[in-house]
Amino acid sequence: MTDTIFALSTPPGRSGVAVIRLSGAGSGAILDALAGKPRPRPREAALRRLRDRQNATLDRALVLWFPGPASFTGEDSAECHVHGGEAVIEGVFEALRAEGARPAEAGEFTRRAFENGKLDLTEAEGLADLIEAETEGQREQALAQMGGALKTLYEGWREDLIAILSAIEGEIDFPDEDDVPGALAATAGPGVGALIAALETHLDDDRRGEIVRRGFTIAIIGAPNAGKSSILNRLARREAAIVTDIPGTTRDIVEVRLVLAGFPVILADTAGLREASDRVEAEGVRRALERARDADLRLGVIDGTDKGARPPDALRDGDILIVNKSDLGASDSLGAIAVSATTGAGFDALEAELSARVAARLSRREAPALSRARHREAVEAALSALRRGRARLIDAPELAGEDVRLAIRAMESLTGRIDVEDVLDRVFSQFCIGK
Ligand SMILES: Nc1nc2c(c(=O)[nH]1)N(C=O)[C@@H](CNc1ccc(C(=O)N[C@@H](CCC(=O)O)C(=O)O)cc1)CN2
Ligand SMILES: Nc1nc2c(ncn2[C@@H]2O[C@H](COP(=O)(O)OP(=O)(O)OP(=O)(O)O)[C@@H](O)[C@H]2O)c(=O)[nH]1
Ligand SMILES: [Mg+2]
Repeated sequence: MTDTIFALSTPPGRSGVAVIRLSGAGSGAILDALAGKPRPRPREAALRRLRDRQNATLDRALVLWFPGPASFTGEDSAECHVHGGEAVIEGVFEALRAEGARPAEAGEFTRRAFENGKLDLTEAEGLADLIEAETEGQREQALAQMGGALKTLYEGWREDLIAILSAIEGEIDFPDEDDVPGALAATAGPGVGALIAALETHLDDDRRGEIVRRGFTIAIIGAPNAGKSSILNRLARREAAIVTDIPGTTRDIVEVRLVLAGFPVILADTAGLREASDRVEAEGVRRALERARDADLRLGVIDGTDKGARPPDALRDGDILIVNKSDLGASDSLGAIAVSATTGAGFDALEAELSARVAARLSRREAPALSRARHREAVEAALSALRRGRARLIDAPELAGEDVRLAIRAMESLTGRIDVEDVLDRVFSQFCIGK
């Protein structure tokens, strides 16, 4: 029999109402012990006095009873919605302990839901992402994943692979005398080819789902004194970075988080690019170039009053060029956005352009996006096994069968069908206590 676990599912500390959750076979009896009989009707709130074993009143609370298997965890579970005072919560915890329940570990409720088949691993990850979601775009992606978008895809591929495997095995076990060499390539080949194409399309996503989760990164780069830090501050609407008229002011990377088009964006200010003799500044320049290389988008800034100014070399096709200091009558330059970090002129256009870029890159497509490196690695493993398998269909059907089996296993590790204990530990430990 599993332990009965409990946890505070609302944030720790004082609150108007705090939700304490309970799950496991002992939940019903423990609820009876604290709240008295009769037990509330399933999934309906009832107002009850909670008492400890000494009959001291702990609170007047709303309690709920969720008999398994039709519960979130699939087990018998219960909730006490108590007043969110420390002594109330501590008192209820103590009473729960006295009745034999133990505190839950991070993610343990969801892990039980997973183990009882209420959700697969990708849906559990979607739930974790939903709790972390800070923007609309993140919420949308998390809800889709929690609703089974990736599960449906991966389970579907798994079934296709099983059908292919049985065709291969049938050919190995009952070879047909009339078969011409390469018969298997003709029967199983198209299915393998279609799967390879589907996996390739899934992977060829510009890392959209992963970027929605972690944030779209933008690096501001350019010569010293061009006004990079001033631009960052204006976009952030606060004085995040130091601004002076001394060239070489910024050395460390200064990051601010923004929301553009409903997506999280990490905007980074960097050291002005030049041949620096100062060792500290030189390290700043090295970091600036590194960040420019790794960013999803670069904003090159040039000082419009500097006649010899050129776009930074680190700028790539599709990046954005900004000519700053338009208040000083900067010269117009083709294809660049003219702004003044001092007056704010041009910033509406700049923000609109940035939002459009982020939306174009991250907006939801028809197909569900993989959202974690874990997904990418498993799909890549399946893909390379299938490519190898396809090449072996003619000469080595046994080996081709092994490759298809590997691809099946990759799908099963994605959905958590096969126990990969370290993967489970990693996924569920990311949850907060009480989820
Ligand atoms: N108070 C409270 N609010 C909450 C939750 C909770 O556990 N408690 N949730 C926790 O995540 C979310 C709601 N999600 C839930 C998902 C499934 C079930 C559940 O009992 N499912 C049963 C079917 C119940 C029915 O049909 O009425 C099942 O899947 O068998 C409950 C909550 C968000 N809000
Ligand atoms: N007139 C005017 N001055 C500006 C504008 N933007 C920045 N400045 C000034 O230009 C100087 C340099 O600005 P910063 O924002 O520190 O420039 P930076 O590119 O971050 O410089 P480094 O950190 O040294 O690379 C400061 O004196 C700013 O006040 C602008 O749009 N108009
Ligand atoms: Mg600066």
